[in-house]
Amino acid sequence: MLRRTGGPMQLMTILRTWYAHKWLRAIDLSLAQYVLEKLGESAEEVAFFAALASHQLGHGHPCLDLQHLRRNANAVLQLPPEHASHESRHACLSAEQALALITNDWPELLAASAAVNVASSPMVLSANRRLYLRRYWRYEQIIRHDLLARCQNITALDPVVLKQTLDALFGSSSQLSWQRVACAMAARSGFTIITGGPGTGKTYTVVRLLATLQQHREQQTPLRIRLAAPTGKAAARMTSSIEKELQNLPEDLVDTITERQAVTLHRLLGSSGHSREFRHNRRNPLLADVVIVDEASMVDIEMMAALTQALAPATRLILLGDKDQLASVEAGAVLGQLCEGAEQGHYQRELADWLAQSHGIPLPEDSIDDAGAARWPYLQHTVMLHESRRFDAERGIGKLAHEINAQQTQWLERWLADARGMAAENPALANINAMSINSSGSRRFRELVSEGYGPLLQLLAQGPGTDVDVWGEQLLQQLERFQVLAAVRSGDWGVERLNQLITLWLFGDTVSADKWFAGRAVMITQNDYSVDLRNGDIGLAVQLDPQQPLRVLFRGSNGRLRWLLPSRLTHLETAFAMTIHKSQGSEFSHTVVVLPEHDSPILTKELLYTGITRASEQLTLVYRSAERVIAATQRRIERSGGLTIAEERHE
Ligand SMILES: Nc1ncnc2c1ncn2[C@@H]1O[C@H](COP(=O)(O)OP(=O)(O)OP(=O)(O)O)[C@@H](O)[C@H]1O
Repeated sequence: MLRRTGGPMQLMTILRTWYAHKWLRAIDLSLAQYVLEKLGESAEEVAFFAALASHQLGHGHPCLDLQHLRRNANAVLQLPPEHASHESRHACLSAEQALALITNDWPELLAASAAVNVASSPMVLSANRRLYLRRYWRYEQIIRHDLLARCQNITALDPVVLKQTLDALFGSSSQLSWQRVACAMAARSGFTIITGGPGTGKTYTVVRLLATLQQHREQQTPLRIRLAAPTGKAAARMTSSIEKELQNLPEDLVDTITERQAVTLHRLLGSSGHSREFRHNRRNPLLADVVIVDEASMVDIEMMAALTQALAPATRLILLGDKDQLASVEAGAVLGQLCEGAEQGHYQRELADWLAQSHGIPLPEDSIDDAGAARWPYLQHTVMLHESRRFDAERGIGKLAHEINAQQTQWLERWLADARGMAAENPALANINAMSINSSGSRRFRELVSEGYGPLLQLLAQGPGTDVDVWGEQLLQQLERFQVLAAVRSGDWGVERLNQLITLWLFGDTVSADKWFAGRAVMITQNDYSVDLRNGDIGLAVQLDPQQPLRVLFRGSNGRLRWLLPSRLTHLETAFAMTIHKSQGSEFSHTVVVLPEHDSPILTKELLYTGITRASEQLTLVYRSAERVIAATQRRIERSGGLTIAEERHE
């Protein structure tokens, strides 16, 4: 028997107050109002949950997980939000207080509603715990269905014959190589994930995989390969990494790999302007033998559903990415969900034996799990690479990233207390630096930033000289050499304040951080097809000639320089500092990660790990108190979603 909550419309009043204080988005409130309009006042509690499910989407979760909610509502909903003012904290009830007003059993209440689980209802409750807006539930169904079908596509390959190919490509060794295991696995299966941190050899492996597939192809024609990544920048990086790696292969093999240019997923699927529809879909699938997607952790659930639907059943899909990074800004965490448990392998014995034959070396016993196939279907198609080849794991950045990812705080505490002393004892730690400061305006931080951006200012002061393009190239390359990353948006340590400070320090008080001036670094914040710029593209305002208006320099998707008028750019922000979220898919020689003074649920080990692994040569961690760094390391993002769980359908 369901009872009514508190006073009439009490929950709707809470939602309106939350919205008035920017704790909720307009769209979240509208959904609640829509449910009420359709079902009447008695549906207030359901309408409240609808708003929460929509709110979760805004935080990147495809569903509202009622079990997580029951455990820790404030943290799960991030209410109060990180930017909440004192006034709003005073005026609004917390999520926990609001939910305490709902005395009915939550799943029972939702399951009894006409807004949930009936044909074309706006919401779906799955497994009595995950509440979805229907569209996102559909995406999950599509992905799960398509990937599991693809997992069934197993090529009958003789592992002993395959071994000869792999011996030639990887060299024979008495040590197990997970890269080689990944290659063997992907050679036999219609779907494979190769996951691992930066520099663990995902590209190294995939290039050898392409050569393997080509050699074991029945026809002599070249493989039809398509390479893609979620952002323009990630696609450009993928193209150059593949090109570089191909140079290490024998020439006759290289010549067989005809496609080397990565494109954005939007372009791959044929985006049609602002519509959600793509040219390639089930009716018109992409023509390809292999599709490889890099930086797959950034692919959201909607894009992943579009991708799986656009592939013909015979096309092999290979996802590359780092499962431990933050997920996409849009709802998803697809890769993280699919790879859950990948550290332990969980391979069924039959598969492990096949892989061992293709290698000549058995897989470790602890990676074998006889119940693996039933419990972990995607892990039978996943290999995790652990060993960084770029900076070995014991060296600074790799070591720090590893400790944070593993949530090991002992070493971290020592390092935070005495980074310099530890670097003096162990020179391998010289490329990581811990800087504790009292305020973001501190002199030491100012010096760090002024020194870091110094070469950019020098180049700007030199001007274009005789060759504008050479200068432009140098400027864009310099922009990748130093970058400040902030964990949060607002407050004294947030990205907005940091941009104001850095602008002041670099250019003085005659310019303003949010207005145009020569030398302003900017980031595009929304895809803009009219100028062919994507969310996340970085540009630099420059003065080519004092008589001419400012131009904003970008690298186009074909790699060429573009010099656009500022008036053509609509959604952008200053980018001397950017959020760690926005930095995903990029790498900077010297990365400065700034943590705020206060604790917040958004400070997680995934956030720290993602920030730290943006650094390719040097990392500086800037923070107020070591306790905050430790607290963030100890906190994990709770991924919600049901991709990995087999459930009955509700349609
Ligand atoms: N088994 C190996 N033997 C020798 N060199 C290797 C091996 N694996 C990787 N490398 C080298 O290590 C470097 C990093 O590898 P790679 O670029 O493939 O890593 P990645 O995982 O794709 O990195 P990112 O995540 O940054 O894209 C490259 O220079 C590559 O040639």
